Amino acid sequence: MDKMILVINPGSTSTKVAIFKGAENFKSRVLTYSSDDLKGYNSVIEQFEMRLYDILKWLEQEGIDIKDFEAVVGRGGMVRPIPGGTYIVTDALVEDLKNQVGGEHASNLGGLLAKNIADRAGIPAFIVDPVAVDEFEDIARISGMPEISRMSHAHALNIKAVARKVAHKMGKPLAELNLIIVHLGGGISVSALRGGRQIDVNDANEGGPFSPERTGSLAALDLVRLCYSGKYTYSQMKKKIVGHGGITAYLGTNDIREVENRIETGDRYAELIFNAMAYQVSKEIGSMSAVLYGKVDAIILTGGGAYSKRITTLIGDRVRFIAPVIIEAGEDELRSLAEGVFRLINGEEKPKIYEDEVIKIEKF
Ligand SMILES: Nc1ncnc2c1ncn2[C@@H]1O[C@H](COP(=O)(O)OP(=O)(O)OP(=O)(O)O)[C@@H](O)[C@H]1O
Ligand SMILES: CCCC(=O)O
Repeated sequence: MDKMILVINPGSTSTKVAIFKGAENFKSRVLTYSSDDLKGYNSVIEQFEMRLYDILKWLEQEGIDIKDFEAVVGRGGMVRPIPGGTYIVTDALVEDLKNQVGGEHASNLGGLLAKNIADRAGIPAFIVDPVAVDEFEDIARISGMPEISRMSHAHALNIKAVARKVAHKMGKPLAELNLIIVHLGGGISVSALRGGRQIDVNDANEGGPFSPERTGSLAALDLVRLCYSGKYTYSQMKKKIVGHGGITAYLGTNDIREVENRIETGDRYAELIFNAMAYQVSKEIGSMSAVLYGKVDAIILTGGGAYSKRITTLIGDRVRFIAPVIIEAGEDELRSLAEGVFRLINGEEKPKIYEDEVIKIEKF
């Protein structure tokens, strides 16, 4: 039997799993979790055993023996800042994923689940282009407050995969392209790529444009006032910023399709909020074009939100003067993870060791 790769992508309410046989997504499944399923857990890391059990049960139901896998790959993680690439899940990486050193994120479970299953089969575990990919130049790290560095937290996995795909379609080496890639998901990343390296990006958790679930950047003093108002705990404030912010806070839904339906039935408030999100994304694209000295080969809109003609038109109309706008709607993170391992198997890349790559961020 052909060797296979097991791919694991944990999100906040599901674990997407797939088995790749070569380039073929041979079997896949979304293991979903309701709010009720998750209500007893204080953090995503506590969900490890439950999610592991469900993956192993799925494999058993499918009659798959883990010994038939060549490798297991998981999405990672808010670890320490590291350059893009495919990383072996080492003990040091496991420790940092467990301790959520860069913050809480469902993808922290990806490397841990991959490692556990891989160890049972005596095969390697990997993560690919995690959320913490950091290819910033020093100038991009300065925030304006020495105690706080600007951080690179973004949808790096899809952004890097889309960059490769678009370069291929353009018939140009990625190394020669300047791209602005916008991932329109529950959070929004607006990324400046020079030669495939993400040299700047808004922190998609807590900065840049607001998004379906997150506030993006806020006026700092207003935020401080709210934190000290006595009305909210730390954890409530965190939820207001990541999870219940942005479109969700204004309109009570994180679903762009639902907002579009409301606009079509004449809801002017929904239209204002929707347009404001597109406006903020466009401004961030303008900002990233300055990072690239205005030399931009293409602006690419990707992620689930890029299926919305309304949003891609609103953004396109404001930024087309910078560079051609290309739509690559959706994401295929499972395939992008598998491809990270194929690049090792094909000898196109070498596996990276986390502890050797961690970037020591100077305090300026
Ligand atoms: N066909 C569609 N038309 C319009 N919007 C869509 C469509 N499909 C998905 N979306 C919107 O895309 C957003 C989710 O995008 P995506 O699935 O890429 O993100 P996610 O995986 O949930 O979150 P993240 O990418 O931040 O981890 C939601 O706001 C959803 O309403
Ligand atoms: C940090 C942003 C990445 C994501 O939302 O998944």
